[in-house]
Amino acid sequence: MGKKIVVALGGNAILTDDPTALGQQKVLKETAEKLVALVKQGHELVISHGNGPQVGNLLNQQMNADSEINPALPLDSCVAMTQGSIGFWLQNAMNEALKEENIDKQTASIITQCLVDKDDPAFMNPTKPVGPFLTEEEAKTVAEKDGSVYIEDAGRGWRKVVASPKPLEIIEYPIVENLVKNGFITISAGGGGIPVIKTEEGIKGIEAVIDKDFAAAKLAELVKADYLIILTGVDYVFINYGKENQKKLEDVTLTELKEYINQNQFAAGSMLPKVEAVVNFLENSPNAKAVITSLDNIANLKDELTGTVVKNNNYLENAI
Ligand SMILES: Nc1ncnc2c1ncn2[C@@H]1O[C@H](COP(=O)(O)OP(=O)(O)O)[C@@H](O)[C@H]1O
Ligand SMILES: NC(=O)OP(=O)(O)O
Repeated sequence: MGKKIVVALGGNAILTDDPTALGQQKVLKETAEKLVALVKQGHELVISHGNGPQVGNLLNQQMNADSEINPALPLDSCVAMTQGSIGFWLQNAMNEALKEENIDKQTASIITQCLVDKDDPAFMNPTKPVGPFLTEEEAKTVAEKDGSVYIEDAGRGWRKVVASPKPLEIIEYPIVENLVKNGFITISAGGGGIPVIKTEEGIKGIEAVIDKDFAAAKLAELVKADYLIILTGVDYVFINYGKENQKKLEDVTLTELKEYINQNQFAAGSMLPKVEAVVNFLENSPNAKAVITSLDNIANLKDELTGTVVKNNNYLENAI
């Protein structure tokens, strides 16, 4: 039976080794073909995606935009720009792949804003890695020059970090809901959604990058998804990751996952937000499942869910 699936696309599904516009469109073409295979199997897709590498690159480009005729744009505008460019590439790639499979459906990307709390403590403590990976030496040189903050990112190199408040509301959700109900494939809350706050003058952007895994979890809760699938660079989540005794997690309950979080098993800025997003979703969606896996692994969805599959302790196997 077809399922309603919220897919959160991670960096690898958009950008691999070639960060040019053409390079990213090539990767997205392959991603779209894999996603359309799910539509062909009768599943309903609600798509969201990250923007960490892209928004970091754009932010770095703003450092050179220092004149009145070429002003630097704030981070919330950079999020909007990357949401627009990735949405543009992905929407076209999806529609092309649907056409190739003779599926009479269309994909629409929606510029989506997420409400955040201006007093979210995340504004005082930047944790979200964006942009390229640098060596420690390169990172320290840049940080000294422009005052930005860099951290070591899960053994993969040094990356710039920015504030990452939690999404409280998806402002355009009623539009997304309407499109989903009418059979459209949607791309929304891209890059975690454009962070905004409510002011007396109305909605206003605020400089931050929301974690797309939290925004996708909120979206999955709102659309009442059967599955939240977070696609990333690994087939499974591991405990003792990177150590000799690392162990992959296949089927885990929500309680077990929370226990691993309490043991500090997951790295902040990479795997921690994904597992926390899974917890948020499942706590509000008792009879749904969440999966963290790679894009290649979703082809197996036809037979069974593979990857790290998480469900509530009292999940009813045949309820949906
Ligand atoms: N405990 C863990 N289990 C598996 N992978 C981990 C773990 N901790 C960190 N990682 C690394 O984090 C990556 C996922 O984070 P990231 O690349 O930031 O996500 P995204 O795919 O959304 O861009 C994985 O591909 C892996 O390299
Ligand atoms: N906004 C966001 O979380 O993007 P990534 O998943 O690409 O880091």
